[in-house]
Amino acid sequence: MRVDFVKMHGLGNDFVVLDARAQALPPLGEGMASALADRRSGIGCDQLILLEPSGAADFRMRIFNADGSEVGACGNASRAVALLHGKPARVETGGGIIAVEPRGDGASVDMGEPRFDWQDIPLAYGMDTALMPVSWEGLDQPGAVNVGNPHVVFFVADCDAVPLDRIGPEIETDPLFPERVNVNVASVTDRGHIRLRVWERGAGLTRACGTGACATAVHAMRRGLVERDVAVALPGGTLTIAWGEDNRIRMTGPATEAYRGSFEWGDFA
Ligand SMILES: N[C@@H](CCC[C@H](N)C(=O)O)C(=O)O
Repeated sequence: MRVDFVKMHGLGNDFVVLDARAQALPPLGEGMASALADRRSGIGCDQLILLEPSGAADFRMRIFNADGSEVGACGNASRAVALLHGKPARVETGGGIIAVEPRGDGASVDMGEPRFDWQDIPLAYGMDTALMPVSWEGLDQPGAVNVGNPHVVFFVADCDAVPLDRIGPEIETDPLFPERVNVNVASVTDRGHIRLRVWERGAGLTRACGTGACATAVHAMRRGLVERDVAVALPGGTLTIAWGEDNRIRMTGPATEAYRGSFEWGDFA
């Protein structure tokens, strides 16, 4: 059976998007997401995105990391899906309902409210998530926040100098994070600008992480380091993140449709 897909990316964080509303798809088999994500497959991606009908919103977006794990949120894919949908929509995700709005060559997304309670991150035991009394090889006193998925955020003098490929997987799988965690290292340039690199749970180093940008911006705002509206520069480009008086996070930035294709379902199932 041949299946159509759209290859999209948000600032270089790339996705295979399957639309189960437009075509009948068999249930996603164990290992299918990681087989499609594998760069040697001829397709490859950081996340597989599955669009389905929803009883609670305009449609449902399911998100699978390259390692096959299903997760609650993906900021860059939210903008990509907004572009694909072509008009404002409410989207059901594992992390809650978000609101997307295509805008120029990208989209603006209401990502919802951040959660800071240690049980909501989740952490293995209680502590202050604004200034956590923990460290890994010189990276210390991070903050943690859940923006539909779990993030830990470290502020450092120069985020480019952190060996994130080595220390990222160590922190991601630390028992402190029972559901693992996305690892953000950030440098505040001034009150309106942050530089950020992300080791993504289940995907590794990516060119950009939308939820990482939201988590980092909100955490920097919580610590009083930046204004409530900031530009977050990632290796793949820049996102604007605002944390409103209504406690909701709004992310704005580009998204790109790379190409359309099809594959034989049985080759990956
Ligand atoms: N690339 C995404 C985040 C994807 C999910 C994340 N790796 C997780 O496991 O929570 C983004 O742009 O937010």
